[in-house]
Amino acid sequence: MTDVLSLHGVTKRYGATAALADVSFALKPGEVVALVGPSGAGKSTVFRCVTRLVAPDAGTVSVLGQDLASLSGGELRRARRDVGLIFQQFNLINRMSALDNVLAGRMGHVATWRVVARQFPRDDRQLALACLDRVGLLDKAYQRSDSLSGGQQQRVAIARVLAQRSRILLADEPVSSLDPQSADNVLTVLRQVAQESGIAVLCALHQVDLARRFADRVIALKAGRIVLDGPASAFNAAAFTDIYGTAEQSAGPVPSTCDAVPRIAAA
Ligand SMILES: Nc1ncnc2c1ncn2[C@@H]1O[C@H](COP(=O)(O)OP(=O)(O)OP(=O)(O)O)[C@@H](O)[C@H]1O
Repeated sequence: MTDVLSLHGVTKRYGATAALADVSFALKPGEVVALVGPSGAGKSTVFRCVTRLVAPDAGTVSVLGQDLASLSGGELRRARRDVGLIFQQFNLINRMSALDNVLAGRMGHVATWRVVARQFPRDDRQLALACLDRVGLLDKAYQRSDSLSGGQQQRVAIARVLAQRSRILLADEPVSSLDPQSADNVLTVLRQVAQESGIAVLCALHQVDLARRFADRVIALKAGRIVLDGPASAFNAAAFTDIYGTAEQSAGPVPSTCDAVPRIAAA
């Protein structure tokens, strides 16, 4: 199977800090990969390189086989359209309905005036409704997004990526602000859409137990280097100690501050 996303020897420095050092990995269609590691390990920098918010100092990032550094203008916009994003804080437009938020995912596909005037073609509206249906929210289509629960808002954000027809989904701490049940629901939906649509998911997670339960594969970064890249089963207690520098303890998310001691659920 062809790789949809690949990084080869990616290095990024901020002054004296090596945020990423010789990072290489590739994602296949439909794969769900958890990106883990302590705060400051480089997870966000991976995302910034893939979205081309920053350019690596060395190495290449390829989306659907195209080196991002070789693209500009319309080609770069198209490559960015292939990469959908969801965030910890959902990033929906609160006063708009769930449907209008999903239609925003069509921005890269329709004329700008249609987006501004919210005059989307009938096919796009049908597609957006179908995407809401796939995340189990068809009945909320006309509800204001800020009246939805956090888990529902995150599912709207996933539907928006589906409407965008992205081939890669980058999820930056997508369930950190959700209760455990909602977090499970969101990650279950994420897995389903990956399997059904062949979207490759790269998901930064602080909750180690969730990484183990929902990811096919775990990539761990430590001080900008990959220290583990393997099936979720390889992310065991010994690997945890190596990555976080402390033994596994009890249930709870890995804290987001550098100095705190990670607390996680037992496998
Ligand atoms: N704009 C910047 N200027 C200087 N240093 C930066 C900048 N962005 C990131 N860094 C440094 O690069 C390293 C990697 O940061 P990054 O944000 O990628 O880590 P992270 O794994 O996403 O952390 P967290 O889990 O806390 O979000 C850190 O040492 C950070 O301080």
